[in-house]
Amino acid sequence: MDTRKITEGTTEVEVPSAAIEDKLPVNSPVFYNSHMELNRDITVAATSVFVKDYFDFEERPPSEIDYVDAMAASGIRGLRIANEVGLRTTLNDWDAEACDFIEQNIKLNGLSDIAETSCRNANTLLHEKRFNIVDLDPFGSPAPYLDAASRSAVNLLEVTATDTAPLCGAHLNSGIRKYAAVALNNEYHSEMGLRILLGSIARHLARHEKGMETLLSHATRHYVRAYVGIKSGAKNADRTLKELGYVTHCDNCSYREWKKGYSVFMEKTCPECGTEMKSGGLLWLGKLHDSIFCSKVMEEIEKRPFGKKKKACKIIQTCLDEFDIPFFYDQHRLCKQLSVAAPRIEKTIDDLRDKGYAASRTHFSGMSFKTDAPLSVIKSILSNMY
Ligand SMILES: C[S@@+](CC[C@H](N)C(=O)[O-])C[C@H]1O[C@@H](n2cnc3c(N)ncnc32)[C@H](O)[C@@H]1O
Ligand SMILES: [Zn+2]
Repeated sequence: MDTRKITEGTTEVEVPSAAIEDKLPVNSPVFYNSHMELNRDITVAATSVFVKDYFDFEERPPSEIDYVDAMAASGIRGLRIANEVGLRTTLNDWDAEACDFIEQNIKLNGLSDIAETSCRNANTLLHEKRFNIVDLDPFGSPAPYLDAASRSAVNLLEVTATDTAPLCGAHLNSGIRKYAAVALNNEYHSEMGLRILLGSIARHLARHEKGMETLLSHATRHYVRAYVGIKSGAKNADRTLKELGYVTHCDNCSYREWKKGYSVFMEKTCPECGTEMKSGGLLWLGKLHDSIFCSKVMEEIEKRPFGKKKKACKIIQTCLDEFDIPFFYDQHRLCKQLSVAAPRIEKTIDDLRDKGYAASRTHFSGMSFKTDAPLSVIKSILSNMY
């Protein structure tokens, strides 16, 4: 097989040339997706910050902290964690050909003392063994692996989902089957997807009497990614579940209401325009980011030789600046409803702040903003009628 070496961060891996040239089928086992380098750069920085914060390296050096890349393909993600963060890493893939590449790539980086190959079904491995950090990076949905990953992960769970259609409401029934949640396919569907995934992670962890703290989560391109710190114990699980709830949304005027809780009564008729509203959930209504964690991730990215440093910094900085409440407003949509020209997004944010409301850009979309102002205030500002 024709192979080629590629470097990400300070780690080199050998992959089939066809994988780099996008000639392999997307679900080919020895898959290498160069578009996910950004995701891996952020993973290296976030994992490094987490272990520095959480562990005392004098008592427990990085080489005694376990990380599992449960779906490793070429091994690039887990190898970067072993090489660039120094953690003891298990690189698992159920495909024998992928495992041959992983073996070679461990040797190529001289990491045989801290990295090992495992050729098993991720679910079997994760149900059998505990790891301090579990990373799930499947093709499509992580749903089939969330239970095993929640059982296995002791301190940190990192999850990618590329099945945006079920998460964002484009495939409603698939979302209900996979995530036991109704996703609304409206203008903030990317945030909906991230919150449905986080809600599902929270419920899976709760079964194992674990709570979670969202350290960082983002929706980028065609995927969503979550980094959740784990707090063990039934009380933490109960506290986490209190952050879940429902949203009702009016497709006609963009009015929305969200409420935390499992049995909540929500208005069915839009108080702004009288249209019947749609309900979505159960989903995560808590924080998407921890600002101290994100600032440290930012510093970490800045000092590392990452290929996607600029883009990574941009995502983390926008997450840091984001006013962290559900759900963002799409300025284009609001302006269309009002038949007015869209102002610069900064102007809208400044105007909202001038009136005493919190407001910010959002990492979900460049033409959107978050605010705690009522819809009536937002609309009067956009129509210059405030
Ligand atoms: C999206 S790729 C992983 C990409 C890799 N993490 C990276 O960053 O380049 C998904 C991998 O999961 C493997 N896989 C799929 N289902 C699996 C399962 N149930 N157990 C173990 N590996 C599995 C596939 O063979 C494939 O190599
Ligand atoms: Zn309405």
